[in-house]
Amino acid sequence: MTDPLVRLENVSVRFDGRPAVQHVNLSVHRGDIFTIIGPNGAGKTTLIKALVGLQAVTEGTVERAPGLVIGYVPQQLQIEPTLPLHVGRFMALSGQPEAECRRALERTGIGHLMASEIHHLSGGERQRLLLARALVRRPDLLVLDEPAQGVDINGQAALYNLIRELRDELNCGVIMISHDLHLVMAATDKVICLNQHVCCSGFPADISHDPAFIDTFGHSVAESLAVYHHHHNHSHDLHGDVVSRKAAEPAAHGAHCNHDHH
Ligand SMILES: Nc1ncnc2c1ncn2[C@@H]1O[C@H](COP(=O)(O)OP(=O)(O)OP(=O)(O)O)[C@@H](O)[C@H]1O
Repeated sequence: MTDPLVRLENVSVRFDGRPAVQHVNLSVHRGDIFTIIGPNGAGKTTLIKALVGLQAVTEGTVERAPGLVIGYVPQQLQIEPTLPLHVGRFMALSGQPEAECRRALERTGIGHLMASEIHHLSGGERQRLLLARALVRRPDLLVLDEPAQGVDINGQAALYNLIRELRDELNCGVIMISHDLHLVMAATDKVICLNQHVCCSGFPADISHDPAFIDTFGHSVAESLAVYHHHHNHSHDLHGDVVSRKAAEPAAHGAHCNHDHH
């Protein structure tokens, strides 16, 4: 296997002595799509900030491939509400040529909004704008913190499909956080269940049966996901229409920790 784009070894982050992330080992390679799930406050954002270098680690190491270009989509677009800013100008702040900016906007389905005021965009359009900004530098690694928040359910499925297509086009790695377990189970390659430490990780079809997963999310969630996963064999396009999905059902490949979970 080729060298990872990023490798975390025994990474822990503490705030004022309080652990947010504990002893995480993780490698992301080109072509991977990992989704981190876990309850509120589980350390998901802290972990991906450590991965991209925005958060210092208290313990362990984070190794990034030399010259690695990361496209980071933060949880929210932070823009001063009184500052007028249109989409084209926002993209130009990336320092990339206008043609590249336009192409990235078109690729995320909002090319027609080039002249729109950012404050007037819908939740879904904002998420696509953030994705376009992350794409414009043609990243080796896309890191997305809840990319589908504020997006309706059909839009979420379309966004996940788009992320998968971008992975193929750019041959990049993808690591993201999601709270929508149904969508994660239907559309992700590999899931990492985090509750400070990695409780369990593996392919969606397997992870919902993992005792560590059931410990974290409860039986009813696990059962509903198992059923959902069984029946959901399609995806939706940008308009919400059903499209076929590659029926690649990964082979069993789960890994989980062997200690009690609180
Ligand atoms: N800069 C910081 N200073 C102090 N505590 C912090 C800081 N950033 C995060 N924390 C704490 O670390 C813990 C993990 O936070 P984090 O945002 O990583 O969780 P999360 O899993 O992304 O949560 P959510 O699902 O609610 O977004 C929380 O208890 C949070 O209060």
